[in-house]
Amino acid sequence: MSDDEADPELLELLRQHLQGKPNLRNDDPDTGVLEDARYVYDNAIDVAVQMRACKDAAAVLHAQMRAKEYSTASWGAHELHPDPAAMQGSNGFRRHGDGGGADAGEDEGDEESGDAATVAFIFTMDLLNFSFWSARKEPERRFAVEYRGKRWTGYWSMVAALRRALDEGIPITDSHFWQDEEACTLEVMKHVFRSCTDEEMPLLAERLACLREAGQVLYEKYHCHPLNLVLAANGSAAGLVNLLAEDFACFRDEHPFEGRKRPVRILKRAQIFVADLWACFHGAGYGAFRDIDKITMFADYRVPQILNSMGCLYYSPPLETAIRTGREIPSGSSWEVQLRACSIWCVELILKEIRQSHPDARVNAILLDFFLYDTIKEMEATGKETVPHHRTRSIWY
Ligand SMILES: Nc1nc2c(c(CN[C@H]3C=C[C@H](O)[C@@H]3O)cn2[C@@H]2O[C@H](COP(=O)(O)O)[C@@H](O)[C@H]2O)c(=O)[nH]1
Repeated sequence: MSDDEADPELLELLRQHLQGKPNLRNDDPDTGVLEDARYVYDNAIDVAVQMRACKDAAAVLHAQMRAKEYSTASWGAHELHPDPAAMQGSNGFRRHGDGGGADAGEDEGDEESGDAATVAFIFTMDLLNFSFWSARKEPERRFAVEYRGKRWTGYWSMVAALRRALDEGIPITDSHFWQDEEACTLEVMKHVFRSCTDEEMPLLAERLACLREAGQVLYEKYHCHPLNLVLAANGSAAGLVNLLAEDFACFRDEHPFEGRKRPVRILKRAQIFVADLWACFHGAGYGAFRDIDKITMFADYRVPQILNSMGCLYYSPPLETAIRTGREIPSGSSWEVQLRACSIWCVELILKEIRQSHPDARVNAILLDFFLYDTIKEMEATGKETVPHHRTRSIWY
């Protein structure tokens, strides 16, 4: 079996799962994220959840999501997100170094190559899906990526830069490239993520370190392709999150909290990787996860912002002042862990409210989170933000 082929035994397991055969492993694990979020919520003194506001938010959000028919299809509706069908034979998805052939050991032209390329793209995207906020006051001076005639900022600047790199023939989603220290250098990263303003994307060296580490782990354990990592989870969302946290230090988003023995697990990028696969493949194929509802909200800096602006999340006066004055909050600090974990718990409470009043609602924490993120981004684009987001610089979100 060549270095990159998906493991046939795992493929068989996946096929059985997809044909609805009895699940071979019905004792799916938990990620521990929700339990830890509850623990922090019960012990937080600087962040609290306003139940009345959560009930009101549940009604409003449910109505808005229904009106927009918000679903996994909304994910693919974003111009820059990959569409598996469109990825077949896309340039830049050829294996690095041999100039030809699709990923994951698929034969050239194999219909899977589009899916394999999409999994590789999403994995790369969520390896690098962190810390895009700018300290610049003037929006036009924030770092931005020019692509397809538009200026992209924030998360979209990263996605645009990856697409641009592939268009330029740079195999930025290929783990062989990530490990090639001659080809994949900090200079190349600066080129790939170059900004059309005089501000560079933050943490480029850290982003390169994430790619290097992921390339090494994929080489050692997953035949150099994230497809095999997805297959190894055997259709369990929580299983895939746990594999990421176990095998990749750069996905192990967990932090000590107030002397608690075990660190608090947040696992934001591990969880959003599973969610992006699920949404992109509409819950089928490589996005088929029988326990997808175990995935929680993704504790970033945007969703806490909208929860705070809706009155669902509120802060102690010193924390409120720190956020309003743009003071950086250290990664792993008690304030930051309270902010992130209470946001997870807050979204769960809103979700519970929606399900209680609308038992037939087809919503989970992923769709609610995606909708909240898209909503705060629309508010930002139309100058309707009422409170700032908190500022923490880290590789976790
Ligand atoms: N909780 C949550 N956090 C999300 C996303 C996304 C993008 N997801 C796409 C997929 C489906 C959705 O419809 C989106 O189109 C990025 N982020 C985080 O936000 C920050 C970037 O913010 P800004 O600098 O303003 O772009 C950064 O921490 C990034 O990791 C999300 O969905 N949920």
